[in-house]
Amino acid sequence: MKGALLVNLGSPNSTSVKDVKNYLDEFLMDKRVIDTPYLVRAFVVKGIILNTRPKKSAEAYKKIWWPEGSPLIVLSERLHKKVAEKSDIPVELAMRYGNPSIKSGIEKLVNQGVTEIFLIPLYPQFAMATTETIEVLAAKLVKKHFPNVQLTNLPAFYNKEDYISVLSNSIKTFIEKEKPEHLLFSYHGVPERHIKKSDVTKSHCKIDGSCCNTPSPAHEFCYRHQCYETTKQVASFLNLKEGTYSTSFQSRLGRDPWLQPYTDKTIEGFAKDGVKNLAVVTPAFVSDCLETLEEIGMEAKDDFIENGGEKFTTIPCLNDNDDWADTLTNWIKNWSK
Ligand SMILES: C=CC1=C(C)c2cc3[nH]c(cc4nc(cc5[nH]c(cc1n2)c(C)c5CCC(=O)O)C(CCC(=O)O)=C4C)c(C)c3C=C
Ligand SMILES: [Fe+2]
Ligand SMILES: [Fe+2]
Repeated sequence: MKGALLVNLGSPNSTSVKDVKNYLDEFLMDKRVIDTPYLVRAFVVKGIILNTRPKKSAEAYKKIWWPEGSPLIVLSERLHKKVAEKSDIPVELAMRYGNPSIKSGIEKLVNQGVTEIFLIPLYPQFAMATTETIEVLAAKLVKKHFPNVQLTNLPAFYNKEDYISVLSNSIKTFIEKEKPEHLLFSYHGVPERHIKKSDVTKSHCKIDGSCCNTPSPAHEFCYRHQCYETTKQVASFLNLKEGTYSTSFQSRLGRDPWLQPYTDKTIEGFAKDGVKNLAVVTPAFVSDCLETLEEIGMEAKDDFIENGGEKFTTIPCLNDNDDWADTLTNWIKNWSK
């Protein structure tokens, strides 16, 4: 029997400093997130980051937490409910970090008689820290605990026609209403090093102005290319004029270079250059979360206004949008028939 597993990033169990610390420990000790040798990672994460960051992060989580729990989890659950109701096969939900775990998701499917699982990482663009870490952990868990289960992975869907159409239509509603002068596509950043590590050709990704526009087999696993491609396809779908939209990367951690341009500097620059009405969309996330609700919806908005901007619209993620739930359901149906 076939089944599907939707997997998102995850959140702390609560906004307590202890729960945030446990969550960050699991997240940042993942070698596909902080990709240094184990001892260096343990020193940096357990010796430095976990001593200071959990308190600050817990405060940030408190600002966006809902009575029902973490927005990312609640929104993922709402999406899961819709997809499960529309699908002909069992569909479960799991998180890469925290709860519900991937192991518990597979277990729920196996207990319903499932032996073939369609693994759906809820990330449009491939990165070591997104799609790959989910695929690797799921494969490891299956090998160890569920040897009779077969896994099929849904690849990154950054350029799939139906996804682009759903994303574009959801953006359209907001730009028609708010009429921004500029639409910024802000993606979660990754260290530049990650892009080079994922380059299967070992020589294509130079992270210069042109590599991501030059066709290459490297692009199947190039997060930067895939982000720019999502922007390009949405812009084309919506007929956006050159110069009225751009791409940037948010949420960096540490001192190494991350993908640029940085969102915070870009937004401040727009305000200083006289842009009064800005909209920001965050297509690396399918569910609103700390990075969209707090970093963009609060911090970036405040920065924009303080520097002379007047109107700032944070366009919501797809969340439990009906067309998005239908799209996921179709992917599951096509795989299982
Ligand atoms: C596209 C998705 C994501 C990528 C790529 C990614 C990479 C990445 N993230 C960190 C460090 C942190 N990220 C944090 C929160 C967070 N990250 C993502 C998604 C991606 N991260 C989401 C959806 C969230 C929000 C989770 C939520 O509960 O709402 C945090 C925790 C918050 C904080 O302290 O600021 C950290 C830390 C690294 C190092 C990294 C490297 C590739
Ligand atoms: Fe992150
Ligand atoms: Fe590239």
